Amino acid sequence: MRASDMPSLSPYDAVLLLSFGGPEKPEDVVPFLRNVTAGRGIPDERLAEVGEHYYHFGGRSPINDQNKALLAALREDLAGRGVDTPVVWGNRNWDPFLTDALRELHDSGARRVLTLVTSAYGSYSGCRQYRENIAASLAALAAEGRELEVDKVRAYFNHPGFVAANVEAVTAAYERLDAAAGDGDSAADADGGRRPRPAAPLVFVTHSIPTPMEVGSGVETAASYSAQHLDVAGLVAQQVGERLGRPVPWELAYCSRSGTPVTPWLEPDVSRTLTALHADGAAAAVVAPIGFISDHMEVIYDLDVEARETADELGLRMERAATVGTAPEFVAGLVDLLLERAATVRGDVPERAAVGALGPWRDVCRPGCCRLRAGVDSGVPAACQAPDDAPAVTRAAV
Ligand SMILES: CC1=C(CCC(=O)O)c2cc3nc(cc4[nH]c(cc5[nH]c(cc1n2)c(C)c5CCC(=O)O)c(CCC(=O)O)c4C)C(CCC(=O)O)=C3C
Ligand SMILES: [Fe+2]
Repeated sequence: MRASDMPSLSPYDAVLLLSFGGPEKPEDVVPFLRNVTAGRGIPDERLAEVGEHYYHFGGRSPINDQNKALLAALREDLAGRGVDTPVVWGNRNWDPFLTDALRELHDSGARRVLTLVTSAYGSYSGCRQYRENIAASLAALAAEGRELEVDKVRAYFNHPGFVAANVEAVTAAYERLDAAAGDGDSAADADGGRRPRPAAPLVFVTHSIPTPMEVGSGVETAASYSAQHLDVAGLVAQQVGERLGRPVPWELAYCSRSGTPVTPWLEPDVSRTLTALHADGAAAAVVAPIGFISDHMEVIYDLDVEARETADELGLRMERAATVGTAPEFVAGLVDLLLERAATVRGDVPERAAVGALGPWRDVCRPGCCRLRAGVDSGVPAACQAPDDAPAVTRAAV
């Protein structure tokens, strides 16, 4: 390999895995929830209820261990490609905090950092809010005399690595469902042949968001949050159907609604979808949390406890597909994205892999994208976006 063909993250000095954070012990739960909801008017009753979800699991979220595992997997994949750029981890809402992670990077000599957020889709919660946090951290560090430049990797919901890992996970869930069904469900014909079993419906699930946030996610982007999910869902269902040799009927449902009842959020809730499918005659369903990259609280509580309870009450067999976690296709896809961005910044023109109908997401967000509500500038500065006065031609290119 020529030196110029060696994979490289230059000009970046470090990679930052940026995530949500979660409590480690019961005493962390309330302060963590205060950080999460600072200024956003989540009713106290909802906070107490969410606190209970954490106490149900000993006051500890699984998300930190999952991020540590992803961090290790990213380092290993990069090392396997001969890239020794450091990869560190920081969170929006809990220790290790973003500002501390960036300060440590600066103190170790890093000046240019490439960030990867643990949200695959674009919306205020998955994109701009992280970029606001980055802007606030950079301002705090600049006030300490520490100057850093941070870029963010494009949204990766339609990257082939993420989609392939979901296809694997959903196919495996169907295989478990089939194995559990045994011969009782696949009645043998008189001649010993098997009648094709109708495929159980596939319910894709993601985090619900308020309708104004959904509208804001579709401004200055190729598709809104829900449309991004519909694109991925259609691809995954089709590829799983090909793997199973029978078409898979699918729907998109939501979980984890919060906020006040007066604000509309994306619907239907997963439990309502399961109830409707059962009423339509389904005996089993596969639930696939494509909106999440690991089995954190929304998945282990809202799906594995709540939705399963609904399914059990209905007498509906439910098989929950794994999240992508540290699946090799997913991790390799993330590393491809890091290398792609570095190459672009160096002035190369790398392949920008994307599957589905929407095309690769912009590397640099447009100024108005992913607002809390469409058209309303909150005045909170966000990093990793084009300047307001960027000429139209530059905007189209980013
Ligand atoms: C789109 C989206 C993702 C993206 C998917 C992703 O990035 O993975 C996500 C991730 C997460 N959300 C998480 C936890 C919480 N989210 C909350 C609140 C909210 N989320 C929202 C949306 C999202 N959230 C919204 C519109 C709200 C209400 C307004 C607000 O407050 O912004 C609240 C407050 C109480 C409540 O209202 O439920 C909590 C505790 C955790 C940690 C889990 C753990 O600890 O294992 C993770 C990864
Ligand atoms: Fe955005």
